[in-house]
Amino acid sequence: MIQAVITDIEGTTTSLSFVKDVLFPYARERMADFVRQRAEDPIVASLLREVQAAAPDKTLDQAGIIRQLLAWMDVDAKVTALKSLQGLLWEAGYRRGDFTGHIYPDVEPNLRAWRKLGISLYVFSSGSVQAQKLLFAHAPGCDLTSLFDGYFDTRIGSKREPNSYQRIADAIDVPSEDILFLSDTEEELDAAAAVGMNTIWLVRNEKLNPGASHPQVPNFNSIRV
Ligand SMILES: CSCCC(=O)C(=O)COP(=O)(O)O
Ligand SMILES: [Mg+2]
Repeated sequence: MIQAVITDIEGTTTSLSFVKDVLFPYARERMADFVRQRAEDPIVASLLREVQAAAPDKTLDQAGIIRQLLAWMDVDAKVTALKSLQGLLWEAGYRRGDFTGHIYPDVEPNLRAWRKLGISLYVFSSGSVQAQKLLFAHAPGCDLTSLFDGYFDTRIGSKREPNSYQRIADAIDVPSEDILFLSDTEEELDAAAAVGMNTIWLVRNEKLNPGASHPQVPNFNSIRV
């Protein structure tokens, strides 16, 4: 019996285009000035040290850190410190009303229905926990953050690593066999399935993937828990 649903964001609850064409360019355009202006802020300073530690060259100065961040953004690298810095930039964007969050219309009613069945809901995204909460707080129409029991980002591990899913199962104290993981990315679904989680592949507007080992659905309305 499913006791918990864990959902990915980009491509699953939220359109790829909102993330790639709105959020990512917004952060990229502002990252260099943000690092220059906020480098002394203790939270930012700590994240910049994380960037140095994660970069191939551990001796980067500020200009080098900015170049590294831009290079990671150009290849959509899921580096934890980058994702946290992006979250700080998006916080300002949501606050100023530069954009609002995108959530597919089939998501909210199904999340509410699953909660009514007693199922706990969690998010696991490469976006930082702050970025996840901001997105659901700025969902069209209403704040959806209260629907979720918890949020996980890559501080628990990569989304393509089975160990990350085992750590989440341990953290929420639910056997992995009783967890359903939703994602649009086969490698993430494979990693979750490797520790025994149930999986569903959200294909949204894409074609079905022949031969895939995960059930595929176009949206949350087709999911039976
Ligand atoms: C929290 S919204 C931003 C999503 C993001 O930064 C990202 O890299 C997408 O990752 P996901 O794991 O949700 O596919
Ligand atoms: Mg995704």
